[in-house]
Amino acid sequence: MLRYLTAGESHGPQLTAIVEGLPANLPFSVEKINHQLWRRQQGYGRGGRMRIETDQVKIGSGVRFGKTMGTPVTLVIENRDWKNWEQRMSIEGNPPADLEVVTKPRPGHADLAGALKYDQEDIRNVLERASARNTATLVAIGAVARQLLEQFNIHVYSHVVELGPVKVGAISGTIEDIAARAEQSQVRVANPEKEEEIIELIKKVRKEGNSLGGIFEVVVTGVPVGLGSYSMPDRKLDSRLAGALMGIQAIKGVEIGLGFDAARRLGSDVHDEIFYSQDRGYYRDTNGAGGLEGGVSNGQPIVVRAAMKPIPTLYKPLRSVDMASKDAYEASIERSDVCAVPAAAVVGEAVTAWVLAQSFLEKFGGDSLEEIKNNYGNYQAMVARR
Ligand SMILES: Cc1cc2nc3c(=O)[nH]c(=O)nc-3n(C[C@H](O)[C@H](O)[C@H](O)COP(=O)(O)O)c2cc1C
Ligand SMILES: C=C(O[C@@H]1CC(C(=O)O)=C[C@@H](OP(=O)(O)O)[C@H]1O)C(=O)O
Repeated sequence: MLRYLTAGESHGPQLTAIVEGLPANLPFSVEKINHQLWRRQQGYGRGGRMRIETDQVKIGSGVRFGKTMGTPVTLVIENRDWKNWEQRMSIEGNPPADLEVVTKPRPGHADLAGALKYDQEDIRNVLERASARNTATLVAIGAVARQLLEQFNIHVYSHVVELGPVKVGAISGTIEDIAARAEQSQVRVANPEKEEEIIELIKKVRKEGNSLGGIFEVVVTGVPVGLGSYSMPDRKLDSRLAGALMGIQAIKGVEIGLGFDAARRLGSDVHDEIFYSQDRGYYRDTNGAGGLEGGVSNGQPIVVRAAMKPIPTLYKPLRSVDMASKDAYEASIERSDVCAVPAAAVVGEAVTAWVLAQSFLEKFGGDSLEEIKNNYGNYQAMVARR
């Protein structure tokens, strides 16, 4: 079983992930992980923290001469901001006399529910781990998963389809073209005409002390038929993908294929008819199902969309109550992102890659890459005979 654990506070010394269950002999590139970490840090609308951090991974175990050994892989990302927080986030000793205790919970963040649940007087003990800083480790483990998927020609892409009230609209081209255009965009949109409008909107919203959310789409190509299973709800690939995407901070909705729009259409306008030809085998002309039927991949590209709510920390804060005095509190300004939808899209790709790698190994798993390739080849031959 492929699994991971992450640890680390936003302003602590480092973030750590341990990945266990990778096969041996998988070519492993640190540079590819760093590239994904870099992608997550891009995107117009982020706050001052992204100018401090330059995320780079250090591998602590499990890899030798550029290949996995089938043992746990440790990934560490240093928090450069730590040096500004060493006193306030000290692991030992007593709190400094001038420590600023956080007592003002922000609506929309984990602050209030977390402080009550964990019986904390200093909300910092909640927000440090609730923070989306942890998404750097998700991108790192996703980058490892991608290296396994790549071996089987499975690729994961994303682009932003809505940002606040702006809809990017219909975009023509293959998913590879669309993703390549999004890669060039400061807000990960594939329609250059919308880029400026979105950037102007983010500027305006920032000036007003407000924040924005949006919707991104993740597409996976090269997925074989048969990942996931209809046999139990927790084995359905769609349920696992939805769970993984909802696990990202600020994601409030997930759609697969036509998603919510399917509910508004007639059946004949939703379901993908089945055809067969000698060269192509079974095929479809449409992909309303987003590559998943019965929780099983059907060989079409997987298409998932996730909705991100606007960032909760506002420069013009919403009404709330100081937990120490119980008084309504006055505005206090904190460093924050105004919009992080482009970054969330990269995190969405990463968790999608992770779930696919996990399902892939469940079906074709072996202790070495060669064993998995054999299993995969045998299965493909069986499918071709049907
Ligand atoms: C990439 C990314 C960056 C984020 N940046 C911020 C931020 O700067 N300030 C903030 O208040 N929330 C930010 N968030 C959202 C909060 O982390 C999130 O809303 C909070 O943890 C509460 O969790 P929930 O929204 O899932 O309920 C960000 C989320 C993501 C995915
Ligand atoms: C650090 C990251 O995102 C952070 C997510 C975040 C939050 O509350 O979720 C709050 C901000 O942190 P800070 O308070 O240090 O400015 C973001 O910068 C990151 O993406 O690497």
